[in-house]
Formats: sequence, structure tokens, C-alpha cells
Amino acid sequence: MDLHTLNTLNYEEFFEHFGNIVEKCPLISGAVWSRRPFSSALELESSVYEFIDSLPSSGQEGILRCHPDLAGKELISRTLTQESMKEQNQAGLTSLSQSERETLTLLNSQYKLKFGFPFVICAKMSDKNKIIEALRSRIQNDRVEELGTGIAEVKKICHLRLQDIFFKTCPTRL
Ligand SMILES: NC(=O)N[C@H]1NC(=O)NC1=O
Repeated sequence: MDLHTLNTLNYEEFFEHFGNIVEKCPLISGAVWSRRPFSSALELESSVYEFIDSLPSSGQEGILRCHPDLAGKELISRTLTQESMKEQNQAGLTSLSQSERETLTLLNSQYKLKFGFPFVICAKMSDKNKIIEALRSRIQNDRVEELGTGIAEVKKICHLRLQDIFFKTCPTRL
């Protein structure tokens, strides 16, 4: 997508392209649309991050709670969003052994019990072994630290989703 197209999208079209740059949080794209015109893709990305950073911690926790578990029930029932499916597949989470799946399920539920939100990590920048390792380590953190880490991972996921949108069709445009 080129800059001119980006800046001429009405909000319905904007939703179609950018509605899931933050998992199941179309409200964020709805809010950021008002910041047009964008001078670059980077400016759009910064607007998303500013919006997220301006939320109270309850709002940031809400963003984390919109994320599906890694290798969780949505993957098994094939109800993940397209983006999340690709990311989990790329990290090797669609081909886990039974014991890897059991380990991940147990750690995910211990994590949720401790923090009240799911463990979030940018799966595309990781793999199944690193994810299990990160879960084991991050579960030791305190809640404030984990909220910050989870939101930093949401931004990495968003960055890669935006890159996909901007560079998939024409790598030289923005
Ligand atoms: N729980 C969790 O991290 N989920 C997300 N991670 C990612 O890369 N895609 C997701 O849906």
C-alpha cells in the first residue's frame, strides 16, 4: 500500500486493512484513523503506540486479554484470526509434541492464574522452545513488570503486521 492510498482510506476501508494490527482491538485503528494524514508508515505506527501508552493499566491489560493463548483452544478449534494463525504456525506451535503442548497449556494457565491476563509474546520473533523458556522465566516477574513486557510484545506483533500490510504488495513503496 502506498502513502496516498493510506491517507485516502475512509474509516471502513481503514478497518478492513488495519483493524487487526493489534489482535482483536479494532478500537485502536478506529481511534488512530483520526490522526490522518500520516507522513509515513512509521507515523501511523507511532500513533498506535502513543494510543496504547496513553491507556490506563486496566486498558493495557484489556489489550492483553484480547490475545489468544499460544497453542490454546482457538488453535485447536481453528478459530484464531488469520494473523495469529500464521504467527503461531511460523513459531512451530501447530506441530507440537503431546508433551510440549501439555507443558505450554500448564504454564499458560499458571501464568493467567498469577497475573489475570494471558502470556503474550511475538511468536514470529521466537520459536516453540524459546516461548516455553520465556514463559518459565516471565512467570517469576511481578505484575507491573509483566504488563510492561506484554505490551512491548504487542507492539512487536503490531510492527510485523504493519510491515506485512505495507510491504506485501509493493516492497519499494513506503
Ligand atoms: N498469546 C500470544 O502471545 N498471542 C499472540 N502472539 C503472536 O505472535 N500472535 C498472537 O496471537
